[in-house]
Amino acid sequence: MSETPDIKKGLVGVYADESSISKVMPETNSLTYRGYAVQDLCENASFDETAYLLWNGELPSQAQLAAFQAEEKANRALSPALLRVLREFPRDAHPMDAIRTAVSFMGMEDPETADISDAAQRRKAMRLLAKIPAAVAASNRLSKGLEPIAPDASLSFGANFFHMVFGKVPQPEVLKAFDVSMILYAEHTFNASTFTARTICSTMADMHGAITGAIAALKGPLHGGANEAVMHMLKEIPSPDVAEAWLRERFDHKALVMGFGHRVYKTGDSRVPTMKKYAEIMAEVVGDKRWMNTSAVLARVMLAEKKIHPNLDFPAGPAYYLMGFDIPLFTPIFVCSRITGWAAHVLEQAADNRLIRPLSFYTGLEQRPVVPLAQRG
Ligand SMILES: CC(=O)SCCNC(=O)CCNC(=O)[C@H](O)C(C)(C)COP(=O)(O)OP(=O)(O)OC[C@H]1O[C@@H](n2cnc3c(N)ncnc32)[C@H](O)[C@@H]1OP(=O)(O)O
Ligand SMILES: O=C([O-])CC(=O)C(=O)O
Repeated sequence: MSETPDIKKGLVGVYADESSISKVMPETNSLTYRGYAVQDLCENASFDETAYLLWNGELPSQAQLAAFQAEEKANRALSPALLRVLREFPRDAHPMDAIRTAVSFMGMEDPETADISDAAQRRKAMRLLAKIPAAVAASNRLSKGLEPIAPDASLSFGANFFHMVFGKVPQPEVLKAFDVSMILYAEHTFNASTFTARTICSTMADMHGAITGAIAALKGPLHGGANEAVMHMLKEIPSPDVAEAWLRERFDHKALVMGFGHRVYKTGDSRVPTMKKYAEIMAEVVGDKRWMNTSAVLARVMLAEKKIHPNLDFPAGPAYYLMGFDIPLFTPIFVCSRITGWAAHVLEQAADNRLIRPLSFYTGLEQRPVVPLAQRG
C-alpha cells in the first residue's frame, strides 16, 4: 500500500478557493460582508440592503433598493401547484424537509431552471429569496391545521414573514431583532451548506439544485440545526439555578453542548455579541428573562471549564423562541436568510468554475477476484 498522504479530515484548514463575498477573521473575532463589518450592517442597514450587497458587491442607492424590494415583493406568491403539494406533506414532516422539498419543486416549475447564465441565475435567486419565506410560513401553518396566509406586498420582508406565520405584524423592536438575525445569518464563507451549494454548482447544475442541497446540509445539528437544538436544550433545564449542575452532568457524559464551538472561531463568534444584545431586547419586550439567564450560566461554565465559546445559534435560538416561533421553524428561518449567501456563492463559483472533486486515500482491501455466486455457497 502506498504511503498515507497528508489527509485534512473535515477539510480543516484547507483553502478550497478564493472568494470576495465575506471574510472571517478569527484572530479578531470579526466578520465582514464585502468589506463591511456585520455589526455595522446590523445597526446601519437592513436585511434587504445586505442581500443586495452580497449579490452586487456594493450597498444599494435608494433607487436601487426600491427596485430590489419591488422585485422581491412581486415574486412572493406561491403557485397553486406548490400550495397543493404543500398540503400533501405529512403533518409531522420536519419543516426543513418541507422547505427542501418545496425548493426542489420550485426548481421544476421555474421558467428558467435550465438556464444557468448569470442573468438567469440572479433572477432565480430573487425568486427564491421572495418565495422561500412564503413556503416556510405556509407549511408551518398547514402542519398545524391552519390555512396559509397570502403574502402582503405592502409589508417589508420581515413584517411580511410575521404576517404569513401569525397573521399579524409585531412591534418595531421585534421586527428589528428579526432583521438583525437575518443579517447575521446571511453569509459565512465556506461553511458546510455553502460549500455544498458550490460543489453542486461546480457540476454546472442549476441554482435550485444547489440550494436544495444546501438546505439538506444546513439541517444537521452540527450546522444550522443547532439553533433548534439550543432551544430544546434550554427547555430541558428547569431553571437558571440548576443550569450549572445540569451542564456538569452533561460533561460527565461527554455530550455535545449545542450552540457552542465553531470550526473557525476558537475564541468567540463575531456575531454573538450583536445577536445576544437583540435576544436580551426580546427578553425585555416579552418580559421573560429565564432563557437568557440560563444561557448566561451555560456560557460562563463552558468558558471556565472547556474554554469553548458560544456560536451564533446560541443567542438566536432563544431570540426566535421569544419572538413566538415554533422551535422547528428556527432552521427554516436561517434558510430564509442564508439563501442570500448561498446564491452569492453559486454566482461566484459559476463565474470562475472548476469542478470540485477532491481525492480519497483508499484503505480498503487489495484487488481480488470475484468468486461466482454458485461457488460462494
Ligand atoms: C451556524 C453554525 O453552523 S455554527 C455551529 C453550530 N453547531 C453547534 O453548535 C453544534 C455543537 N458544536 C460542535 O459540534 C462543534 O463545535 C462544531 C461541529 C461546530 C465544530 O467542530 P470542530 O471544528 O470539528 O471542533 P472539534 O470537534 O475539533 O472541537 C475541539 C474539541 O472541543 C470539543 N467541543 C467542540 N464543540 C463542543 C461542544 N459544543 N460541546 C462540547 N464539546 C465540544 C470537541 O469535542 C473537541 O474535544 P476533544 O479535543 O476532546 O475531542
Ligand atoms: O461557518 C461555519 O462553519 C458555520 C457558521 O457559523 C455559519 O454557517 O454561519
